Amino acid sequence: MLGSLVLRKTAPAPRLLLQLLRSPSLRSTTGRSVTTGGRGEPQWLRAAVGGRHGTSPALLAEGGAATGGRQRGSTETPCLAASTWGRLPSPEDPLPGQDSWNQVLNRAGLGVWALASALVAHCYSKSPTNKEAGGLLIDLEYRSLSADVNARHKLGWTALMVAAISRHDSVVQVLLAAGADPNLGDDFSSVYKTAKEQGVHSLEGANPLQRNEMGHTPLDYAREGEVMKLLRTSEAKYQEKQRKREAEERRRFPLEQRLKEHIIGQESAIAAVGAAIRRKENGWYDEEHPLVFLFLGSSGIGKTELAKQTARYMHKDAKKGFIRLDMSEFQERHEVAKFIGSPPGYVGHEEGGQLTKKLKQCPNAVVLFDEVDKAHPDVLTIMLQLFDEGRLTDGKGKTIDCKDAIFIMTSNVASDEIAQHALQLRQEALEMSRNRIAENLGDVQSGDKITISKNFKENVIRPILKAHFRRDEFLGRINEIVYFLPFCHSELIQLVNKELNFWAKRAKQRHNITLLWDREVADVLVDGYNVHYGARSIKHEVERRVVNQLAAAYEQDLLPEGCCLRISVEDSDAQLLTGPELPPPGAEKRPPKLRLEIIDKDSKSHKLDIRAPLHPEKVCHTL
Ligand SMILES: Nc1ncnc2c1ncn2[C@@H]1O[C@H](COP(=O)(O)OP(=O)(O)OP(=O)(O)O)[C@@H](O)[C@H]1O
Repeated sequence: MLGSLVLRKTAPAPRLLLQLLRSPSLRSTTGRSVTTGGRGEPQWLRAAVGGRHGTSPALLAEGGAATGGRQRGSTETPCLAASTWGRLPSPEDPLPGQDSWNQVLNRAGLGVWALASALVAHCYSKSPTNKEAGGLLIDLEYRSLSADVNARHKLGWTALMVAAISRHDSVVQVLLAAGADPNLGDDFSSVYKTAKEQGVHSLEGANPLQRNEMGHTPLDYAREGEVMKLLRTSEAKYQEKQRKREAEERRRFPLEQRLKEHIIGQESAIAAVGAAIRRKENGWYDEEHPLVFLFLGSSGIGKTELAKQTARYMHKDAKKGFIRLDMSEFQERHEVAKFIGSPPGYVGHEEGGQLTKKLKQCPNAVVLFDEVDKAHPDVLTIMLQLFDEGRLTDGKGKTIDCKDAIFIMTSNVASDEIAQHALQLRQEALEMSRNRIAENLGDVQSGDKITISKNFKENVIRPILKAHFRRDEFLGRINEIVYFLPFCHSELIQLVNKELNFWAKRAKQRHNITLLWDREVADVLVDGYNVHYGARSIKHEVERRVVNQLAAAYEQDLLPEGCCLRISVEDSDAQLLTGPELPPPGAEKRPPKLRLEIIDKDSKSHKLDIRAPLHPEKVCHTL
C-alpha cells in the first residue's frame, strides 16, 4: 500500500540544518527535533552542522568506502551521486555498465526505502512548482516496504545522518517527517570503532585485489582485451585509494591509541613500537633491513600481547600476518633444520622449515621469536643473517625476501633487574610526591609514570645481554630494546576490572545474568598480584575468588534466570570481633572476603549461601 506524507515547510536555506533540527516549529509539524543542545548532541550532528565540510563528510565517505558503497569511477556515494540526477529513479533502473539500483543500494547498505525517500524528497524539493506551492507532497513507498526509517547501516549510520552530513536539508526534512530520530547516538562517529564492534576490518571494501579460495584475483580470469585493461586500471586505482585511506586511518586513529585499547600500562613500550612503525609506514626508515625489536621484562606483562596487536594493526589477515615461534624448541644444533628446512637428501627436506614456510606465505609478517635467549647459537647466526640481509634461504635453496617483515624477540633475561629497578623508581617517585604534599608544593608527580634511565640500560642491562648472547653484532642489529615494567596499583585495578568485565559479558551472554561489583572489590583482588606472573596472576585470582563461586552458585541453582548479582567486600573487621573465630593475638589478619548478593527488583539485596563444593553441608566462606 502506498503511504503519503505531507510536509508543510518550505525547503530551508542551506546551512540552516542545525536550526532545522532544533526547531520547535519542526517539532510541532513532525513531533521531532534534537532534544539536547551543545555538547549533549550526537557527534554526527555536530559534525554535520559544524561547517567542517572537509571533515564531516568523511564520516559518510568512510561508511561508503568501508562497505564498497561508492560507485565505480566516482567519488560520490550512490546516495550523493543519485540525488544530483534530477529525475526519479526506480530501484530496478539499470545503471550504464553497472549494477541495477537495487544492487547499488544494497552495496551502499542504505536499503531501498531510505534512499528512495531521500531521492524522492530531493527531486521534489528541486521542483519549483512544488516550492511555489509552499509545500512538498511526497508519496513514499517506504510504508509498502515496511521499512524502519531509523534502521542503521551495519557500520552504524542512519539515512538521516547521511542526509545531514551531505547537507541535503530537504531530505533531512522528509526523513524527520517520516519519523527519523535526530537524537540517535553516535554509533557511527568512527568507522574504526564501529567496524571493530561489528567484527569487520575498517578497511574492508569492494576490492579488485580480493582473492578467491583458489588464490586468484579477478584479473587472473581476464587474459586479454578491454576487461583486462579495465581491471588493471581499477586495481591501480584501488591500491592508490587504499594507500590514501590507510594513511588517513593512521592519522585519525594512531597505532598507540589502538594499542592502548588492549594493553594496560607499558606506555614507554607502546611509544617505542609506535614510533618505529610510524617511521616505517611513512618511508623514514632503512629499506635494506627489517625492523627488529627485543622485548624485555618478566612474564605475563604484555610482551606477546603487544606483538599480537601490532600484527593486527599491520595485517588484515591476522592469522598469516602473525608468525610465532617458541625458540625453546630450537635449543639443539640439529634443530636449525626445523627452523629453515633440511637440505636435500636429509630427513624432513620436503616438509620445509617452520619459519621459512610461514614467511613465504606472508613475507611482511610480524614475526615473534619467543624466549630468544633459549635458541641455539647456530639458530642465532641464522637470525642475524636474516636481520642483516633481510632475506633467508631455505633448505630447498629458495630465497625469501623479508625486508618488510617486523621481527620481535622476547626474553625474560634481566627481568628481575628490570622489575627491581622499576619498583625502586616507583618507590622514589612516591616518596618524592609525599614530600611535596607535606611541604605543600603542588605539582605532585604520580609514582605511576617512571622512565628507565639510560645509565641503567647501558651499565646494568647491556652487560647482562652481552654475557648471555655473547655477540655484539647480534645486539647491534636490534633497532629497539623495549622495556616492560611491573604494573603499578592503578594499572592492576584496570587489569582486575578488565577481567571482571570479561566475566560480566560472559555471564550476560551465556546465562542472562547481570554482574556488578563494588569499587572495593578490585582493591581486594589486586592483592593476588604476583610480580613473577604478571597479569596472569590477576586472571587466576579473579577465577579463584569470583568465577569459582559463580560456577558453584549456578550449579546449586541459586541464580534465577535474568537475575542481577553484586560482588561486594564483606566487613571483615566486624566479623572478626563478633564471629566465633576470634584470631589469636599477633595472628596475621585474614584478607577481606568477597560475597555474592542477589539484587531483587525492589533493589534489596540478599547474600547467597553457597555451599563449599567439597563440604556440601558447609556454607562457603572463602570467596
Ligand atoms: N599490559 C597488559 N594489559 C592487558 N593485558 C595484559 C597485559 N599484560 C598481559 N596481559 C594479559 O595477560 C596474558 C599474558 O600476557 P602476555 O602473553 O603478553 O605475556 P608475556 O609478557 O608475553 O609473558 P611471557 O614472557 O610469559 O610470554 C594475556 O592474556 C594478556 O592479554
